[in-house]
Amino acid sequence: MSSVSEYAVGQRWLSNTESELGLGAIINQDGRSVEVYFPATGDSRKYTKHDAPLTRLTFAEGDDIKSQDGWTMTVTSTELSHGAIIYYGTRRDTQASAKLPETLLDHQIRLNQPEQRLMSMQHDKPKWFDLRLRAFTYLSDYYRSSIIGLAGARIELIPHQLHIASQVGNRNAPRVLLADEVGLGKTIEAALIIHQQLKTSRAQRVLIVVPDSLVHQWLVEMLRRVNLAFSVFDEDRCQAMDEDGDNPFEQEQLVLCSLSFLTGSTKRHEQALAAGWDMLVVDEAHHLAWSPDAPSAGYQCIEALAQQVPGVLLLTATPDQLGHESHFARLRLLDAARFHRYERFLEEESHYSELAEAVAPLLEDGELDDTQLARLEELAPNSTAALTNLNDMDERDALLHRLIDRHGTGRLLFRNRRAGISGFPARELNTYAQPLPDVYEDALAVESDLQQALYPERQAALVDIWTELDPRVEWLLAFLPTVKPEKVLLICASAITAQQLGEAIRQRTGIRHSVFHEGMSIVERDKAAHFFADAEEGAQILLCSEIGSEGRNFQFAHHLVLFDLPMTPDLLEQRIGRLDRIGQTEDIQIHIPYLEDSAQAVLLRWYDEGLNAFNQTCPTGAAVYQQVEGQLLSCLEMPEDEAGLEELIAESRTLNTTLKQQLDQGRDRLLELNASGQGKVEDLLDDIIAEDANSHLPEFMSWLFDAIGINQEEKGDDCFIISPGESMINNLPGLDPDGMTITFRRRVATTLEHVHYISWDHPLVHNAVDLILTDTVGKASLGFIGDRMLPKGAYWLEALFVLGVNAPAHLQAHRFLPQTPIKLCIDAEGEASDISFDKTRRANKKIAQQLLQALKDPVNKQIETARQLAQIKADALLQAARISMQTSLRDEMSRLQALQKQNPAIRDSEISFIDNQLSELTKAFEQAEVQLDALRIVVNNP
Ligand SMILES: Nc1ncnc2c1ncn2[C@@H]1O[C@H](COP(=O)(O)OP(=O)(O)OP(=O)(O)O)[C@@H](O)[C@H]1O
Repeated sequence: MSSVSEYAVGQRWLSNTESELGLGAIINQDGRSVEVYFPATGDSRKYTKHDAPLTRLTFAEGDDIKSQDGWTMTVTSTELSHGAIIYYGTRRDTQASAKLPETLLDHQIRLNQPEQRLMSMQHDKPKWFDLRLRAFTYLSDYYRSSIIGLAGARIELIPHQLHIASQVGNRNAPRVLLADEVGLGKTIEAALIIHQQLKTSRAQRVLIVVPDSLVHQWLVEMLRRVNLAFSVFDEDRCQAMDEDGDNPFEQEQLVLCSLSFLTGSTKRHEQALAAGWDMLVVDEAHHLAWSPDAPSAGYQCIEALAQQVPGVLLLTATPDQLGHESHFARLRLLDAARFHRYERFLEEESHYSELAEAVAPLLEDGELDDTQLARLEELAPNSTAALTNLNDMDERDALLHRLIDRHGTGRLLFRNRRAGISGFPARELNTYAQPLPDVYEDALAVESDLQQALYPERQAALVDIWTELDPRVEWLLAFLPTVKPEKVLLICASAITAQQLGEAIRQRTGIRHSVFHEGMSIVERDKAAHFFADAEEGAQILLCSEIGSEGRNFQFAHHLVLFDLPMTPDLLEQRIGRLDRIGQTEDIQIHIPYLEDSAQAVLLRWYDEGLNAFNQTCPTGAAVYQQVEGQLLSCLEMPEDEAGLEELIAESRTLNTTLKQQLDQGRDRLLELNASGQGKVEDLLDDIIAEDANSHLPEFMSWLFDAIGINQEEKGDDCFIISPGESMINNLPGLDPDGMTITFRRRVATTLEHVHYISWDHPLVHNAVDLILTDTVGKASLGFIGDRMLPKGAYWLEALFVLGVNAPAHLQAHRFLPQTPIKLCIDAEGEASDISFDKTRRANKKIAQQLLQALKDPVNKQIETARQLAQIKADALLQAARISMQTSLRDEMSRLQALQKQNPAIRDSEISFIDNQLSELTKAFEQAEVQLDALRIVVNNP
């Protein structure tokens, strides 16, 4: 093998980081990049030349090589033709002279010549054999595990999130709406799902579309939580990439961009459509407004993508924010065939209430009467056993989940409410009545515009002077020093109000502040948020506009000032949700300075007394609003109508109580049961907790780092610093040349942001393992043990074989048959032995050579015996893997087929995907091969 670094079309190279791709061929190259096609899996990769993780594969005289047609020849000479090699030699089968251009080499070939290395004294330290064995063993366990993509995320283990992620992440091309209430972790759920889909090869290309203000937050969350480096696309970046003439979206696998970027340019939208994705993720999907005659531009843009992309995740905390029709339309994005008529959807929804009613008695622990049992029997035929045994809580639970699974939107809509999740802080309301300034009162008397009534400071005539006249401003300036140095988030309806308040603070106080609104560029907004987040030097107050603050994480602050109130309960909840989210450590103080006798005073009382929306989340707010909207508007127009307001409040309160009761018993309760994972997620949690406590990874990595030549230094607090050592065997992708701090502990990783959380999911682990496995290091070795209990001079041959199958990634062959090690130990008599050696010393080279000369013939026989035994074991493993694959896929397919009969949320494509996977994998398994990976001779020399 040589290390030629001149690339030429037709040459064969191996990937150092993705050994499973098999042998690749260069199909393109230019000044900067080189493109390699891997025929075994059908993948191609484009690398920049200067750091391509590739190793050139060439052969020399005497090597045996295999052609794509299956014949083997021994190389006698070579010739170079346009940079690629032509091999000449003698065919082993026909003994005829043959010529084999390297383009026609078998693409399954791997660097795998341990016998030649052993006999030609190319030995490594004996410990490398153990390292190879462990690496194969651990990786094969990893690929088969159920926690792949979940356990390695830098998150606290929150059951409902893990449940949703495991349910959705395990599907092929999932299409779901993640609709947990504000701040319960939808972004985290999406991150886990994406991560799991990528790690299990269910997806390779992902496009995330979010509002402008959230681009940076998503970028950071993906990197920080699950180590995924998304590329942010905007017009500038695309223009720079246009120079290559290719579609910019095709040049990256993981892309993040804003919705306005896609809707603002037909060209970019078309390019995004043409690029082909496995998964589309859209945050704050409630903005995708829809009506049959006037779908919004955003809706149409996402609709076009959703029609092409197999997997779709939509995220919104407030699915009904723009009305129930828009909610229906978003479900339509997920499954157009099923949600084709709104009226039909409404009718279907009414059946969920029937189902909820029938299921309600199951949720209580009591006995069911005959009518209730009969109703359940109708809904879940063939459940007689469960129905006669309802005292058994497991049976009861299983029946409940079967019912949820088979009916309704549960499979495509996940919604958790705070009511079902503990640990949230309390919210406390503080109100500060301020006199209504005369200028506002006069202006309102002339004009009866609702916007003006709610936001009187925005009147054109007052725009330059209102901050001088409005007592809320005085209140704010006086309030800030009373809570200093605590951080305060202020939200108001418009960008201009936020800016002008900022200006007033600047002119009249020395308080550090920053402004955040949709008129600022993304970079400016992120700077502002960063300045606010800085605990020591940063701003005390951040002044946000409504839209600017949506989805942002500001839970490090505990004081929220609502300078005005929004018109709808969902928007109010979005505002409070900036602080009231996972990670909030203290009770939240909501401060509202309001103008007496104004529309704002009316809104305040309605939210507080009618909906209790400040002290608690109000999931029914939107529904109450829809029903009392007319009454509310007239109260806002006539703040002096005290009797009208009392009536509105009383009516809203009653409505709210009734709707809440319905929610608790009804459809949302079912959705929630389904989404919370209660009774279903515990095993998964136990598996992750067990993995967290397992010491295999730290031990293995310490050994591996040592073997590669990486320095490791303990830093305390369960952290280590790793840095490249002087004798590193190769460059390790992902290792910071200046060193990096790592931890294997979740607790440390979730508190110390700058520390890398190393898990089996982490790319550094895979890169380090690949570095070893794609290299020849450890393929051959000879070592001594010193065991007085064993005969002096006894020797054994250890052989490591690997059983593997090459198949296109989307078939997920790894799940059933990852590269699986088979280790054999053959003693001097040629018998298989169970003995294993943990401390093997390297033999002196001269002695090793003498030993090898003496043992050459018996060792060759031992290798042959090992080969035969390995084939027998491989056949058994392969058979077991085939049965497991076929059983598991057939079970999955029949489960979906049975469900589909009752639950139209199962798409035909989900079933046909599995059908195809089953037949393709069955074919691929026929090509599975067992290959010799490493040999070690061990001699006892006490
Ligand atoms: N499992 C977790 N471990 C650690 N932090 C978490 C976890 N889940 C959520 N968080 C943090 O809680 C906050 C809220 O989570 P996230 O942004 O995912 O919620 P969301 O439901 O998307 O919110 P919104 O409805 O406002 O869009 C974020 O700061 C997030 O980093």
